[in-house]
Amino acid sequence: MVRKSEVNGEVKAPPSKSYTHRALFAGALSRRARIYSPLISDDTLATAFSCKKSGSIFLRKGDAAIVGGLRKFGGYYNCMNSGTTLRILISLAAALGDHSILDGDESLRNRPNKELCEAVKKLGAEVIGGEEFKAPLKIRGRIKAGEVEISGKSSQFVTSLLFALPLVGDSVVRVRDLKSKPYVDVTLHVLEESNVKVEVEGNEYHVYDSEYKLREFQVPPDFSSISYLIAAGVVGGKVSIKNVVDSRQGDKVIVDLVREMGGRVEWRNDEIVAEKSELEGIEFDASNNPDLVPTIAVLAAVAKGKTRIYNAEHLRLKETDRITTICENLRRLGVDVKCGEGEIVVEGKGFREFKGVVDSFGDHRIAMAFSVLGLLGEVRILKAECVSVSYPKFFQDLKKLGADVNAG
Ligand SMILES: O=C(O)C1=C[C@@H](OP(=O)(O)O)[C@@H](O)[C@H](O)C1
Ligand SMILES: C=C(OP(=O)(O)O)C(=O)O
Repeated sequence: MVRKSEVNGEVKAPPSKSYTHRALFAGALSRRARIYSPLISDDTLATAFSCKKSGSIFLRKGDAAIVGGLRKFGGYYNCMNSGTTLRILISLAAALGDHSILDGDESLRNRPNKELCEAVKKLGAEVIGGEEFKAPLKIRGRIKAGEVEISGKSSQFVTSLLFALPLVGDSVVRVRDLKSKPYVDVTLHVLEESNVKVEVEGNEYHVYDSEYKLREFQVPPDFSSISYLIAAGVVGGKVSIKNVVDSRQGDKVIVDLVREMGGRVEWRNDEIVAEKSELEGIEFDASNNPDLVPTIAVLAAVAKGKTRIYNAEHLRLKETDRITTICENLRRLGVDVKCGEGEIVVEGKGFREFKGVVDSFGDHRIAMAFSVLGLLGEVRILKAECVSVSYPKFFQDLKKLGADVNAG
């Protein structure tokens, strides 16, 4: 439960989930790598345990994780709630594997992997799964180098192939309609650091036979997580986020988006400061930044006027169908909202009290985004513990800033 309160103070930016997954996989595929400031959360532990199960070491040394020496995939993998872990494993298990079963929790078992599994089959492995290749998936045999075309309805399909193909030989991946493109840029960044050669020509990715040689990697902060802290600042007082280093994450655009809404946000050197401001509605194209949608949707409820979030079809394929869960929860708090297939339109009425019970449906981003509205009234969040998926210290940090946060 988050109750009416003012936030004021500073917190350290939490580490990036997307970079941590990639650095752990790339490090595990290398001889021995030291990953500095990895995010330790449910999702990234799913990746770490998958690597460990496949023969990689996984040691903690101070603020670093040491990984390396992964030999071969095989047996049962529980990817828990993590789409990134499952998707990257699909191609890796088919490149270095022998009879793997990839599974996850109820939410992950509901997320389709069709286009990726079909590409992996085309490259020579056998994949058996549920309708639309939902988990559990059985993977047998191995992929060979080759050329494939794939839909980019999830960028994780592309990331998966880019991670695995260098292990089997020179290949080409042709991508149609790529959504969430900045996440592929994050993948390319980590592959670059790992001595893996990929050349990009338009929508074609030329992958070269390479050996993973990651030695060290400093995980940068997570701009999707930072978005909730910025939102708390503009809604509830003044928040300073420390240790903000730049990286290739698309979600850093949150600073510009909140400014466009009229929010006072400054990013100077390694600090972002967000201060309470009157907000107004905007038009937001969600193609590249799906994970910012819950944040923008709750800010839209506090803003004056209409906010239209569009090109958001891919939000239906996340931990929950986020178009539905965002709309349902905004309505529970009395917000005027309309939802289309890939669109959310919010009619904001400016600062007011938001009171009610919100169901996160176990989706971390829904829990974190809606907590922010509690600062203006009283919002009880069901299954709020799911924040452990990407930002385990979220409620601790909110409390540290002065928010009235209680269990229950
Ligand atoms: O590769 C990644 O780290 C991610 C890619 C995005 O998913 P899609 O590419 O499926 O949109 C994003 O929503 C997810 O939180 C993390
Ligand atoms: C969709 C997300 O992650 P994943 O796909 O890894 O489950 C997310 O963190 O919002």
